[in-house]
Amino acid sequence: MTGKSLGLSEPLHDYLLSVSLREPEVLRSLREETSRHPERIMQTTPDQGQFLALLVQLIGATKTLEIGVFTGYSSLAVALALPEAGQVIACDVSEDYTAIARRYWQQAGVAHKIALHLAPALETLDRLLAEGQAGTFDFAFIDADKGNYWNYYERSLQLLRPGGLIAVDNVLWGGEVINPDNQSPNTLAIREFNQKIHQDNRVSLSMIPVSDGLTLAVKR
Ligand SMILES: C[S@@+](CC[C@H](N)C(=O)[O-])C[C@H]1O[C@@H](n2cnc3c(N)ncnc32)[C@H](O)[C@@H]1O
Ligand SMILES: O=c1cc(-c2ccc(O)cc2)oc2c(O)c(O)ccc12
Repeated sequence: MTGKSLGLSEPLHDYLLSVSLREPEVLRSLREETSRHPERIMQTTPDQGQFLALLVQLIGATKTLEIGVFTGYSSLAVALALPEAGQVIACDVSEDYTAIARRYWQQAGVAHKIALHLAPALETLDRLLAEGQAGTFDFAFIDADKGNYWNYYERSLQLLRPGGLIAVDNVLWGGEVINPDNQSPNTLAIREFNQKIHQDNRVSLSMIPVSDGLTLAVKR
């Protein structure tokens, strides 16, 4: 078993992985190291990592944004899918988590594609906007603190070109979005995010049950 499988039985999810997952050795090795990390629950799952890589390839992305790096699984999956001149602007606040990420980016030979910004992501995104980078990104992946999802989404939307794609993780939050007894701040934030994006006519939208739920929004 390699992670979350919303709605699928464990044997069926294992089957899905056995006939579809093509995980490069360096990603497998990062996942193995992260499986011993106390915060391992936060890691992007391999099927989702592969799906993000496919999306990046599909839209021909070169300039991408990642909000929430942790030990680097999704940023590495995306960087491996980018062309040689591709870029990942990666945002996180943790020196400790991202030290692991940096080791694997080096090992995979893609460190030159990834610029890590160690600061609250809102500061980084506001700086990119102040520098005049609005409309220049092809792809953004939102996977950091849930209470800021709407703020990250608003800024990512400004940074994206028309036709650019935003992917938002954890939108089903382990099923807790439909548990009325769960009024935790993270659950409330995700519920509110889902309601607001549903009404947002600036994007075309799809929510898919990959991993912990992934919303895809294409800027119109
Ligand atoms: C769920 S993890 C990201 C998982 C990652 N995408 C992966 O592939 O494994 C969330 C990350 O968001 C970071 N984070 C939390 N608050 C943040 C903030 N205000 N700005 C930037 N990063 C933040 C955490 O340090 C953590 O590494
Ligand atoms: O259990 C979690 C927690 C987070 C999380 C909490 C607080 C932050 O500031 C950032 C992230 O994120 C998770 C996540 O992205 C995931 O896929 C599974 C579990 C969790």
